[in-house]
Amino acid sequence: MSVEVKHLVKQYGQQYAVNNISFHLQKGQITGFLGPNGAGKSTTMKMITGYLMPDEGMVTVNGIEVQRNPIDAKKMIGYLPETNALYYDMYVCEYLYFVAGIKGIKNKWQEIKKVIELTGLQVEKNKKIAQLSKGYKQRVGLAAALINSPEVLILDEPTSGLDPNQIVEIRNVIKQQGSEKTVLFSSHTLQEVTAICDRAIIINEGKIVADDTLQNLQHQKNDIATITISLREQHLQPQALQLPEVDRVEMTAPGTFKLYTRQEQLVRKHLLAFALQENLNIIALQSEQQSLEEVFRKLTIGS
Ligand SMILES: Nc1ncnc2c1ncn2[C@@H]1O[C@H](COP(=O)(O)OP(=O)(O)OP(=O)(O)O)[C@@H](O)[C@H]1O
Repeated sequence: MSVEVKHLVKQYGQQYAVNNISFHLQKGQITGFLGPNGAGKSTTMKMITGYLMPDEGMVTVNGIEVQRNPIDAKKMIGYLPETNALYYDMYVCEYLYFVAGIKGIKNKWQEIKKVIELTGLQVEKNKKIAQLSKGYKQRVGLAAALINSPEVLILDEPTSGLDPNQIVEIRNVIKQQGSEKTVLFSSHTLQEVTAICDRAIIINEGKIVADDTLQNLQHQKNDIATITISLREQHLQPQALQLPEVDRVEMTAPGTFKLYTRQEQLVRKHLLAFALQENLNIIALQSEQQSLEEVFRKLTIGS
């Protein structure tokens, strides 16, 4: 089951909440949808699920155009909105029964039993939704999204506000679902995306700034390293360390330099040879890779 997002645009007044974005989601892949606050994640998800009409562009789910045929498309989608709207006065089972009814399920109790097990709601299933903790309310939302085994899951910040144990459990449910479904889930944190995704789409100010497998993003991460070298000799100028394969040199203190390079190993060798040749005394030599967070920051705030 594939999801095709083509040239989606949503504008509020002068502001583009989503500005001409396109991507393709495929079965068996969990895609993380990442971006800072206000980047356009929820707006995109609302358009994918047919809850918001785009100004331009279209979404198809397994060839069915969501905007033209929302009812057929919605049958294939399980959606957990960011504001997980539940009826607090209902009991958990009562609410799930209600959702199963809306979805036109025949064997309602059989389906409810299945989603309760999947989301670990057994212990709380007889309570009123208002009595549940935030994590369990989130599970009810997820259970509702899973009713009728939709092939596509669109989950808007499913772990937001949960404690670390609950986060791990919800992530496990998503992981398990991801092996046989098409899953898009949004998050602010790279750590989360790294934990369960195969691929990440990074959005900023309504535009996609990266769409790649985590493996490739890791390579991008490894692209630039910094090497900090401290020498006993304090008279050296930065130009002296502008060795081959060094992109840039900064002097951070007398005798201490920060070198930016894409060939960290080679530059370390050059540095040692240079120090030997010039009879310099190295006090410290330290390399640092860019973290994925830095890649994310670079892509979303350009620093
Ligand atoms: N109904 C609306 N009217 C006006 N502006 C809106 C509306 N809905 C969203 N926006 C704006 O569109 C931009 C994108 O919002 P959206 O909720 O999609 O971001 P997000 O990436 O989901 O953010 P967050 O991570 O904070 O939930 C924001 O600047 C938001 O203020």
